[in-house]
Amino acid sequence: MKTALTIAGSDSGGGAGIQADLKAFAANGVFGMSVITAVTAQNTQEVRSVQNIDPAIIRDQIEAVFDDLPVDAVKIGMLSSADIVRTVAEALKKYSPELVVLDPVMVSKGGHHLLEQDAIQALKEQIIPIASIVTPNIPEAEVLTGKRILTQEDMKEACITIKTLGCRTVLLKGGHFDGPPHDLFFDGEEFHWIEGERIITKNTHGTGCTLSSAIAANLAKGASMLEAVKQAKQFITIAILHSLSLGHGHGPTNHFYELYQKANLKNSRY
Ligand SMILES: Nc1ncnc2c1ncn2[C@@H]1O[C@H](COP(=O)(O)OP(=O)(O)OP(=O)(O)O)[C@@H](O)[C@H]1O
Ligand SMILES: Cc1ncc(CO)c(N)n1
Repeated sequence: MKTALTIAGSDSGGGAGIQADLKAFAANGVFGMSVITAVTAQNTQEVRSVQNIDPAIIRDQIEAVFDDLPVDAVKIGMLSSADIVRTVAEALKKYSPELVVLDPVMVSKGGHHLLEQDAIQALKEQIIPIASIVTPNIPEAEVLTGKRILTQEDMKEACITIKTLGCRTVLLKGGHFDGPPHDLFFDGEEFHWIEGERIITKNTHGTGCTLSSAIAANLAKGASMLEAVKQAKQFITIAILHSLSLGHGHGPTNHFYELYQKANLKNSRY
């Protein structure tokens, strides 16, 4: 069985972060492992508090996994502080994983900062260069490039700028634009629009985490980068289409709809 490791924050509400990542790994048929960088007290409405994990414990988690288990792909999510960014970068350099998906998580849907301001430079200098793909949403890409992104032409320029930071490829997610959520993939030479249709729902908590983890799972299973992205886009679209109205805010996406369909299970409460 192929494997994937997520290095990310815990979301007590289960819709984003480590919890979403492990569910997306399972739903996409890979064995999931986790390194927890921070614990958030979070639900579908808000992030109430954040406790960063001691960098020494983060390093130990990474080493414990790599020293023993095979890691076919790595997904990186919430890194929280500059110290954690540096620790993760150093630990990963020791093992040089080939397939690294970086979701440069910065702000939660409710507006809570999940990456401290002084960690952004460290992320650009130390983590982006080891990423096989970086998957920013529009606001994150604006922070990384220092430029507003208002048009599809701006999206192309942002991809080019982010690529110069040293990652292999870029997927700029268009979900934050009005209109259809088309994402833009750039491999350094060609652009590919990964088209979507907007699903009208407020249950979009953890969409970015789920998409990036599905990409990592597909890469672990041997897909090319473009194929991994296209398949993950299909997965997140179905997961949003059948999202769950749990909680009073942005409910979670449904990672298991496809599996239940495939297994043809009757009486599923999904
Ligand atoms: N309402 C929607 N209907 C269809 N696809 C959507 C919708 N919202 C987002 N998407 C798609 O979901 C994926 C995740 O994109 P999004 O821009 O929402 O990520 P994000 O902001 O990083 O998510 P989060 O921070 O909540 O985890 C993208 O492929 C995007 O196009
Ligand atoms: C722990 C965590 N990671 C990422 C996100 C972004 O959706 C979130 N809300 N919480």
